[in-house]
Amino acid sequence: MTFLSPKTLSPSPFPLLPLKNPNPKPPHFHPHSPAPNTVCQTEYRTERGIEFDIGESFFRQESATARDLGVLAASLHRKFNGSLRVLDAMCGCGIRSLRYLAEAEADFVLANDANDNYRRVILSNMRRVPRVGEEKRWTVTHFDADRVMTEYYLHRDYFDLIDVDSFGSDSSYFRPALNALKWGGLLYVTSTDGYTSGGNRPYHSVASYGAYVCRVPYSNEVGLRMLIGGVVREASVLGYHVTPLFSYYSFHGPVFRVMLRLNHGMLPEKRHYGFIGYCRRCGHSQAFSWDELGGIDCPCDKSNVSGSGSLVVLGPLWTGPLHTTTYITEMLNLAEQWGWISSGMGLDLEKLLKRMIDESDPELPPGYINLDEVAKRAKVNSPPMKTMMSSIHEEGYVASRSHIASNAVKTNCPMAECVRIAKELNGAE
Ligand SMILES: C[S@@+](CC[C@H](N)C(=O)[O-])C[C@H]1O[C@@H](n2cnc3c(N)ncnc32)[C@H](O)[C@@H]1O
Repeated sequence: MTFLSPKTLSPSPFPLLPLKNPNPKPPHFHPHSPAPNTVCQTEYRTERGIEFDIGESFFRQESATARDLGVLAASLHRKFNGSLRVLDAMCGCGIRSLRYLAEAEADFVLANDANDNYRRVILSNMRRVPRVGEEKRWTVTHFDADRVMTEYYLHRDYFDLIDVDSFGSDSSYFRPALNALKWGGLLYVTSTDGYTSGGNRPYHSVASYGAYVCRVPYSNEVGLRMLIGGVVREASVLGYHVTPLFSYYSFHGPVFRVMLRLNHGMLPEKRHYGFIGYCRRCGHSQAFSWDELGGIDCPCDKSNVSGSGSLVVLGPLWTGPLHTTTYITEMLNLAEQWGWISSGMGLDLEKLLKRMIDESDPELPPGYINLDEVAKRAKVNSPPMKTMMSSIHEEGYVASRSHIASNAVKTNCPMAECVRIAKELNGAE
């Protein structure tokens, strides 16, 4: 018997029953959200030349780069797939919805925020989008995101892009979002729970993402890998897999964001969902597959007199490339075409995308090596980034900068070799 996925069936002809209680679970509002029935103020902002009102909604100027990345990816999706139906599941003032319509030329955007105090401000922003013909290209709703995604899924009415920009962890929305997405569609998810993603609360990371993570020198990259891994796990439950198009860590917050493409069928590269080991004693770091899990040793264990192992194992999480090189390259081309390069928050958009392209080299293992850690282990001054990178290249290894940590190198050169190189460079000075 052939299994028919709901995604292969045409939209359901049966209307769903209206729910008596629109928000059975209280949504997670920010503590600074306006109290019910508050008269909201008007406060105008401009992003990429688009004026909008934030009223008293939750709005972070620092997320502008994340919105730029989302719009670029969305616009490419429309170009390659011919359609762009977007669910902005937690839209705040609606700036993303507005930008998906105005810049990515979405065919349709559903702007949803559970807080109906934001209605005036969202509507006033959405009305700025010029109408194309008679068709209305957007709708504003105020339901729990979970309910919106579930209802569309039950109607077999799917989105090309679902943007879930929640507070804390998004993990409870992964399943309904994957259900409501077309095959080939994009899922943009966020974690602002830097404390857990940074490895400070292993019990929380297990609860949210099914992964054990603790603090390691490259914890912020681990946070991104755990977020991807969480979606990989949920997708595999449904018989799907996801591919990261880009992964973005922003120290403002901090915020972890990944854009993933949903594909039909199980993960083709099983080795990309596994474990990372880090040795606190020698700084060695390595990815491990499930088959190796039973007998993981650090190379330094062999020379360790006390015999006490110091390798910590994190996972399961995503150990494959953080970005899809071709997609990021197209995003960079589009950003150049739109004149968007060289004006973002923090790292400018051009630098950021170029760094992402460099760090998407499939030969690069997970993690990065911080030059201060190298210096500490070598007992020398921190080597200059440029010199260290060219020495690593000269030794035949791959190396790139990391978009996450300014003083770190992503490389397949082991820590012991980096320490040797740093000592030699120090002697040569
Ligand atoms: C981080 S803000 C969104 C910011 C917005 N995406 C932007 O770029 O400016 C999160 C929003 O989610 C809304 N929210 C919280 N829980 C929700 C839920 N369960 N369903 C829908 N919206 C929710 C909040 O009211 C808040 O506006």
